[in-house]
Formats: sequence, C-alpha cells, structure tokens
Amino acid sequence: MDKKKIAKASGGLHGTIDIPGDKSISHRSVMFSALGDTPVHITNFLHAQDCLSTAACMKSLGAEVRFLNEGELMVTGHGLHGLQEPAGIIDAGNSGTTLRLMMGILAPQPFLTTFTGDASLHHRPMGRVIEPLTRMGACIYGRQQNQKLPITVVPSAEKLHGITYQSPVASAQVKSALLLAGMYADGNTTVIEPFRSRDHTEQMLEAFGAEVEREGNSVTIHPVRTFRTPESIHVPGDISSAAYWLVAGSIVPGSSLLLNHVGVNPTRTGILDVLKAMGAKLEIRNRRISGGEEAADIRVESSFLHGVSFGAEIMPRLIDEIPIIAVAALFADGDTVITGAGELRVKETDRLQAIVDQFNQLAPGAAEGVEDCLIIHGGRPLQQAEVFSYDDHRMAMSLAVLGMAGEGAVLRRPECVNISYPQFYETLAGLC
Ligand SMILES: O=C(O)C1=C[C@@H](OP(=O)(O)O)[C@@H](O)[C@H](O)C1
Ligand SMILES: C=C(OP(=O)(O)O)C(=O)O
Repeated sequence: MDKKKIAKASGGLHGTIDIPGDKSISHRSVMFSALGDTPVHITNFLHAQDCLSTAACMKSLGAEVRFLNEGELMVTGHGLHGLQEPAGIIDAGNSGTTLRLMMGILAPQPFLTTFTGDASLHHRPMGRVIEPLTRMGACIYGRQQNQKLPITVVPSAEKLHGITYQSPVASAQVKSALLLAGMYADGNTTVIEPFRSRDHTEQMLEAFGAEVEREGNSVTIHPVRTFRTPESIHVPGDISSAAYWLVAGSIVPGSSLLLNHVGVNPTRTGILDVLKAMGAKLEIRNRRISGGEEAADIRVESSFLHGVSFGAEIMPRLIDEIPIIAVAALFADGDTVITGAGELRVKETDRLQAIVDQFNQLAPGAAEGVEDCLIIHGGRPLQQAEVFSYDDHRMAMSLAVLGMAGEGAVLRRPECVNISYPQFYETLAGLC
C-alpha cells in the first residue's frame, strides 16, 4: 500500500478505545526481564515493529522470548551476566530506543556485538550515547567518528567505571544507556539532565531490586548485585498513542471519546497540560497503578481551542507528541509558539521541517519553523492535498488526523504506523 485516502469526518467521533501498550515500557520489559534468571510473564506488550526489534535482539543474545499471543509473552534470561555473543549482526530496525539502550547493556559484556538498523536509524546521532559510555571505559566504534550506524561494541579490558555525567540533552535514551551500563560498573553512575526525561528505566530497575537514587534532574545507580525479576509485568497503554485521539476528539465538533487504560506517568503527561491550557475538555478518571506505573481512563469531548506558547522545560514530557499537538494548534484560535524543540530534528525524520512542509500543503501558510522553534497559525483555511509521511509513524498518524478533521487527504507511505500503532487506521475508521 503506497497511498491511503483519508476521508473527511462526516460528524463527531464517538466510541471507546483500548489504548495499545506503551512502547517505552514494552522495550524495557523485555530487555530487563532478559537480564534476570526467572521467567517473566509480560502482558499488554506493544506488538509493533519497534518493540519486536527489541524482542528479536534479546533472543539473539540468548534469552528465551516466547510469544503466547500478540501482546503476551514469556521472557527468561540467564542472569545479569548470562547474555551470549550473537551469531550475527543485531538489527535495531527503526528504533532509536532499542539501539541506544542496547549499547548500554552490551558495553560491559565480554563479547563483541555489531548493530545495524534501517535507513532512518543510520542518520540518527549515536555519539550522544557512545561518548559518555566511552568515558566509562567502553570500546564502541561507529561510522563518522563514532557517531552513526553501523556500530560495533568491543569488550573492554577492564570493568567499566562509574561516572557523573552532565548530559547536554534531556534524553531518556541517553540516561537509560548510562544507567544500564552503570549496573555493571565498579562504582556509582550519576546522570544529570537539563530537564527530567521519562523515568521508566529508573522505575523498573528499582522494582527489580537495583539501588537507584533520584533527586531533581539527577539519577544515580549503584553497581547491581541482586537483580530480581518479577513474575509478571502488565504494560499500561501508551499516552503517545492516546495523543492522536485526545486531539481528534478535541478538534472534530460533536465528538466524545473514552480512552481506556492510558499510562499517566507524570514524566509523560505534558500533552494533557498543553491541551488543557488550550481549552480542551479532558476528564481523567479511575486513576490506578498498573505494572508499577500510574494509569487512568480519559474522556475527551470537542471544544474550542486557543493557541498557547511552551518551550524547552516541558519538551521531554511531550517530545513525541509535538506533531499531533501541532495539529491541535492548527484548529485553535490564534498562534501557537513552540520553542526549544531542536530534538525534533533528530527523530525518525526531521519532524520540525516535516510538519512545516506537510502542514502547509493542507493549510497553506499555517506553519513556520526556524532552528528549534515552530509556529502554527491557527484557523487558516484548509484544503485537500496529497501529503507525505517520510516513513515516520508519528508524521503519518498526525497527518491522518489532520486530513480527517480537515478537508480529507491522500497520505503517501502510510504503512509506517506499524512502528508503534499497527491498529491505527482500523481504529480511525471505526470512529468516523
Ligand atoms: O526512552 C524512550 O523510550 C524514548 C525516549 C525519547 O527519546 P529521547 O530519549 O531521544 O528523547 C522518545 O522520543 C522515544 O520515542 C522513546
Ligand atoms: C522517536 C521515537 O522513537 P525512537 O527514538 O525509539 O526511534 C518515537 O517513537 O517517536
């Protein structure tokens, strides 16, 4: 399927949506379970390409990964020091999370690993993880002065050293890679971020018995001696996937949607804060703990939105939601000004430029981008047009919601939604 026709919604959107498992937590559930030595039963695992790349990686390193169903699997490792040298090259596919976290796990291992990935992953910056891991004593080599794939991790002569690392970027992937390597180091490892990024790694490692200290934007891990995997992990729904329906329900007049089982870890809920500031009608119900993480159900009803401004401080709490927040901004009254969004330029594609180029096809003159800043002029006239996903799942889903809430669209290269949300188009069709 090379093109998909997105029809204009004919009335309000109605229904109840079960939000698929969180991508970040699904990756971590398989990786960390594979470092234990007792079977872990994982449910509501995100059965999408990125997380399947992680599952395949752990399998090729000797862990037993057995799917009982889509979304349900048993993972059994051979202990913290039980990974085995893979027979071939490890393929991280499209997934930055897989590659960066795996580098942290593999840097301390006594065997060699070589990574590859798809065309998009070959362009993404890996020096941000390789450089601090090298300071810990790791030996990691990559193309373009150890910046890019293909990457090889070579065993280091000595045990890794604990370091204190002041990260220039607020990135959970950088932080997680260092904490994972730090489990095997000879002393404590501390990561200090400019702003706090998602904390799923710290949460899950603590639950597995690792000694972790947190204060403000700083996290310290002690060398790990006892690693106790739980019997089961239930993955909450992904707020990054719920985001498309939070916005669709807000901007299509006459809508009322109930989103079931959404992870609402406070390091992830920036989109709720921004949508509320724009005037969205959201009701958070039935708050509970699911798999050690906060979860809730969310009711969204359509409302009149107005433009807002936000910047670097909130960015890590909503980084993957910027494309769909930009859609909300297009349907709002007035301008929305987003600053400190430079990280968007190093995702699956340059998302800042992609938003500007594709939004202007559907709403001429509505989007401007300069350096790390994105401006959306709300309320501009919309038209039908052909738009391009850049093979980026979040661009595809955001453009589909924009087309559906606007005048319709033809989306080129739509199938990349399989990276994080394989049922996306089916759910969209069911609402209209
Ligand atoms: O740790 C994670 O699971 C993720 C962290 C974020 O990336 P950065 O850490 O590069 O900001 C996010 O964009 C990505 O989708 C998932
Ligand atoms: C950036 C993303 O993921 P990753 O970095 O794991 O490729 C994403 O899902 O939007």
